[in-house]
Amino acid sequence: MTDATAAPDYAIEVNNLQKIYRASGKMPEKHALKNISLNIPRGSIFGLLGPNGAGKSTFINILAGLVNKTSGTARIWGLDIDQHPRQSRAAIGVVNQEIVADPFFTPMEMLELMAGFYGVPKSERRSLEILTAVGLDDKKDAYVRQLSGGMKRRLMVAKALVHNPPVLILDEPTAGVDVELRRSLWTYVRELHDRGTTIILTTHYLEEAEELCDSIAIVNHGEIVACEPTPKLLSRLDYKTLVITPKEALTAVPDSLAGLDSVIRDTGALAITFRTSETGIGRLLEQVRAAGVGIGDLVTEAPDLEDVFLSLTSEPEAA
Ligand SMILES: Nc1ncnc2c1ncn2[C@@H]1O[C@H](COP(=O)(O)OP(=O)(O)OP(=O)(O)O)[C@@H](O)[C@H]1O
Repeated sequence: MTDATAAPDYAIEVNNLQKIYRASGKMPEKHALKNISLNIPRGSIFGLLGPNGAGKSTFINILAGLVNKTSGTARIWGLDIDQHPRQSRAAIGVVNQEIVADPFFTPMEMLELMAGFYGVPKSERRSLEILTAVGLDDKKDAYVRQLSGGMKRRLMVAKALVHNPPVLILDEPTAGVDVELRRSLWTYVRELHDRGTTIILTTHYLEEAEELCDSIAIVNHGEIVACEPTPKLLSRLDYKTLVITPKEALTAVPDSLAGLDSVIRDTGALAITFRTSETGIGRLLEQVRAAGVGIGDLVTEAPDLEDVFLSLTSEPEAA
């Protein structure tokens, strides 16, 4: 499966993918995915971000074979999911939000069972290696019900890896997981990536996506509103804020600075927001000094992914 000669350029290719959930009971019809087209390059760590209900899980569940698409096409590792349902699914490992584990099995038994399900020959199984990698080797013979929530989540990652898939999809794998465990999970995900696995993840932790992902797609109301390399996405917001702590407290923004986008913050700092493509910090500082403001300290604040995210997802859904 990971044979480099057969490796496609794109781990995932999706064209005009649509999902309409039919009305049922009191729930009206829901157009959850609207003509999504997306190519995820082999070897990337790709982030899928979006607010609650944007359609991320629907997208992933279609790839995983858990939800039927309404129309459009999807290929996993070059294999069309309609034409090659089994093979295409064998090319991905999916870690879902839910924890699905039989409480009376041990982690070791669960991985062996999964490996059997995927038809991995005994000689090629790596159950202990995988459990060690996710830090569960010392729990390999414990009952799953004896594991903590974080350990169970790591077990879900381990389960998705038994068939050595070239593409690993992680749907909110760190939701509700403590900081230390999140770090160790991501270290392992990075290692997998270094060894050639394509990683696709959804997360609500924007700083996590910013740090990990080389490209990010933002989904909103079932549509892709941005899909770019992470640095390019971050550079979309062409502004910075210069925050000056004045030597002497200011009661108001000096008149000569009134034309700038400036405010006095509760902390007493003078904050001036400027377009980086139009204004240099040097010129701003000259203006501040000329206004008679003594500069005690200064920092600049750059927008982060959260700002980009909010600016792209704050529109209400079109009727
Ligand atoms: N089985 C279903 N039947 C009807 N509507 C559904 C079903 N599953 C999801 N939806 C609706 O489709 C939309 C997209 O849901 P989805 O779970 O894909 O969003 P999401 O981006 O994964 O959200 P979250 O971040 O909260 O997990 C939502 O409005 C949801 O209510």
